[in-house]
Amino acid sequence: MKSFDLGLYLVTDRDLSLGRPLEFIVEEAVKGGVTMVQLREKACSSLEFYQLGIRLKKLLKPYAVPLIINDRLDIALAVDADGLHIGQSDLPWEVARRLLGKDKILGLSVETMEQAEESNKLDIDYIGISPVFATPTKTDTFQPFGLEGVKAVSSIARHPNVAIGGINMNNAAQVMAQGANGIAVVSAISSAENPRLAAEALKNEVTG
Ligand SMILES: Cc1ncc(COP(=O)(O)OP(=O)(O)O)c(N)n1
Ligand SMILES: Cc1nc(C(=O)O)sc1CCOP(=O)(O)O
Ligand SMILES: [Mg+2]
Repeated sequence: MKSFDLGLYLVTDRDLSLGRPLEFIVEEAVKGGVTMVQLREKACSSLEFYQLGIRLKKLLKPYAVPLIINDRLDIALAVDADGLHIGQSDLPWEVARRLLGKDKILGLSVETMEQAEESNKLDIDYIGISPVFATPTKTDTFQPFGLEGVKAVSSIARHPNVAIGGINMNNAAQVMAQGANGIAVVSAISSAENPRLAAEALKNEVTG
């Protein structure tokens, strides 16, 4: 059976890692308490994406932390990742589910309350509440949900949810207090001077 913990979800971005290797950021983050890792590299050749995926899969295996691939079903299959994250403009979820199989984790971003309601009918494993706050890390987003929106989505969602966008030490506890099952972050860990300490501090906010 697939089991996963959305509590503290690291989404990678090498451009925001202050020149440090991706493996360093990911391993330090996991040592600090990250429970899921998503390989999200937008400016990457297929070969490089595949090679990064293989390396992260090997790195994460001893920690039993799932590796999720962003956008690219082919890469998720090729590296035998634990799952795939898709958005509303990516491959249809039915196609992803059919090709991934039932044992892999499939995450879907929801950008509106209507999409959150619709997601209850879908054979997916979790939803990303997208975005909670505006963030310079990703600017092609819908209007932010805000804390009230997280509360509203959490109250109707059948699937576990993870909140993403602009989350850091100053607001993580408030996001969790709305009923979110976890937080997903890029810069709060990848751009931290000490990614392990940053993950530990965020984990404390998540677990209370
Ligand atoms: C956990 C999580 N939630 C939301 C997203 C955003 O996905 P998407 O809308 O497909 O946008 P891109 O990340 O592909 O730019 C995510 N990646 N992870
Ligand atoms: C990858 C991603 N997806 C988002 C969404 O709203 O769907 S926001 C985002 C980037 C989040 O970065 P940071 O933690 O640095 O704000
Ligand atoms: Mg996407």
